[in-house]
Amino acid sequence: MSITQALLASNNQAKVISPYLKQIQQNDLPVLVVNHPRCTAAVSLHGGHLLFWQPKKTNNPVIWLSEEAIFKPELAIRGGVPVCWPWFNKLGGPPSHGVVRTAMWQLIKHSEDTAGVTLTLQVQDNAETRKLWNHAFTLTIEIYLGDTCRVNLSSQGNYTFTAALHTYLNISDIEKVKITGLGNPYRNFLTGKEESLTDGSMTFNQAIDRLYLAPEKTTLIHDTYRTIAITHLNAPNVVVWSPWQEGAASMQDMANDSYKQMVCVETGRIAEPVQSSDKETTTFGFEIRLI
Ligand SMILES: O=P(O)(O)OC[C@H]1O[C@H](O)[C@H](O)[C@@H](O)[C@@H]1O
Repeated sequence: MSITQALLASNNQAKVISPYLKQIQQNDLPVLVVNHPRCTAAVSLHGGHLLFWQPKKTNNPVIWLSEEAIFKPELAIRGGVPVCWPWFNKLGGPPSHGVVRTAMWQLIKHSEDTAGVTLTLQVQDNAETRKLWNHAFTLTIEIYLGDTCRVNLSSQGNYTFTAALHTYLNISDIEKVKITGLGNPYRNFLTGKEESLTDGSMTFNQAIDRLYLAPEKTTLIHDTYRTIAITHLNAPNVVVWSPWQEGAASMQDMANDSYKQMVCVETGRIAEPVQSSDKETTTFGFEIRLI
């Protein structure tokens, strides 16, 4: 049984919240599990982290979760849509991708109808986040799960930040997919150089870690049997990451050959730090659909 099937089937300390929603315990962490006529999905309260999403009209999850993912309070979960905030990668120092991937979020709102389920989770600064980043903040994520998947992250507070919704996509084979809509130019994180593509598309035969500086609004991931479209909202950057074999082998929470079945297409506000204020809310996000 795959990890996504195990989450769906789990009744470990299960609490039924509504016809389509229950909360279970996965090792040390509480997880919300959605089983709706239009899709299945799971969201971890640890990290405010969408773990996977699978519309019922397709046979495989669209958002990928590592079979080796570790569910422990001190670690970020490998796969899904990690929330990178208030900094991307090491831009604000350790920990990688900021302070909320390992924070406990609260479910503050939930609604559902025949089309899908909407979950709203929130986290605020606390003693742990203050130790790493000494700012007051309220961060809210709204996750809609139906035939499409929409995620929006909203923040308030006086500070500057960089951020990404670090989406891991499930693909048949990294060497057979093509991504289009990436624009020009990109910063190559592996060489530190700014480079260009002729037509904003790419295929894979090695590790990739790139920040696209002027992508189109929609990124298309052309797989052998389906195309995944991600439309970025209020987000000027896209990161594409494939750890390849050597990267996967260096991570304890990824099987060595699992790099073949995933690629990250991350919706970001990275190149230009965002000035936030406590008077208005800053929101960015994405919508994923199959075409
Ligand atoms: O291992 P993590 O902290 O989750 O980061 C995983 C990856 O995230 C992004 O894609 C960055 O561009 C990569 O440089 C980084 O390796």
